[in-house]
Amino acid sequence: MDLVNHLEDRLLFAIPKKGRLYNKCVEILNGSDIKFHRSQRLDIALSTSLPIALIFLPAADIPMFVGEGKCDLGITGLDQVREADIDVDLPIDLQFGSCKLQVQVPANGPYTDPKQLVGKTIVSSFTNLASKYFADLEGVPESQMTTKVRYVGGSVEASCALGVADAIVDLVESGETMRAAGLTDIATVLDTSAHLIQSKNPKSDGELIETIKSRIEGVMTAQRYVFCTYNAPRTNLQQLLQVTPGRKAPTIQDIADEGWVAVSAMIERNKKGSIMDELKKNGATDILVFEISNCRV
Ligand SMILES: Nc1ncnc2c1ncn2[C@@H]1O[C@H](COP(=O)(O)OP(=O)(O)OP(=O)(O)O)[C@@H](O)[C@H]1O
Ligand SMILES: O=P(O)(O)OC[C@H]1O[C@H](OP(=O)(O)OP(=O)(O)O)[C@H](O)[C@@H]1O
Repeated sequence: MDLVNHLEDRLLFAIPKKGRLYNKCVEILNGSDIKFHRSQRLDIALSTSLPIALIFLPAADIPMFVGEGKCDLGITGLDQVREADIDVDLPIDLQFGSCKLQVQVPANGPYTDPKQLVGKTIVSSFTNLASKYFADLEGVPESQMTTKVRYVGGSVEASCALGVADAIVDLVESGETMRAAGLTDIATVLDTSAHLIQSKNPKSDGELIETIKSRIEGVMTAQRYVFCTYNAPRTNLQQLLQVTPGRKAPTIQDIADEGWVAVSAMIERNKKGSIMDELKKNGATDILVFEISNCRV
């Protein structure tokens, strides 16, 4: 009870309690300097660095808690927000937990187009999204659709082989699970990834919410970019600057050699190999790339 008494005056931030999104969420909280200690079996942790209480909840329940304003902020998959059909703001796409909600059918079966499934039985953990999808396909309200949508809580991919479904609607990331179950996709219902979600009527101080968002954006930028420096001969400077234009503009500094300058700029992490190749080709020397541990841009 003591812990609960400390929740007043704190921003409640809902985090998936386990599962695929958990580790990345903890990485983002650490990167944002939202320090906390989560005791075993406890689903509430008070931050020691900001007036925040982290509430660890099932990913599927987070849209409801944020939508009803019980928590001001949360992290969960867009799929969970759409399935819950709850009106929340989606201020940051966190770009992890990316996968697709797809219509999957037996690879050696008769179905190649979702329209062929009208009137058949679909099994899914996402019954609301699946029902909406098939009602749209039939062009009728859900109450009048002939396609049957049944719920199972997990191992959805087994439903066709077990004879309970003609097709399934389930999340696909690498595609390995569906391949192993002899299934293939014929349509995508939704592309999803983890999002920061925000209540439409937050109770907390707007400044604290903005601080958290800005810190999370800083972590995302730090993950996306690395910091590159090199020495550039003045003769080739213009070509080199085109290779490293920076986020806003590159920094150029004189060095103790008149024919050269030092250049530094943020570059995209996933392009760093080709950027370094290009710099070298254009005469740059002493090319160094550093991790950015955090930033505000
Ligand atoms: N391959 C994947 N399969 C399922 N969900 C994924 C996948 N990749 C990313 N996700 C995202 O992770 C969210 C939560 O999935 P997960 O299955 O881990 O949650 P959970 O059901 O609460 O955990 P658990 O299955 O351990 O009980 C999904 O709603 C989706 O947004
Ligand atoms: O495309 P893949 O990378 O193979 O991932 C997709 C699988 O992962 C999820 O299941 P999960 O492992 O969460 O177990 P579940 O069946 O109990 O939901 C999802 O429901 C698929 O079965």
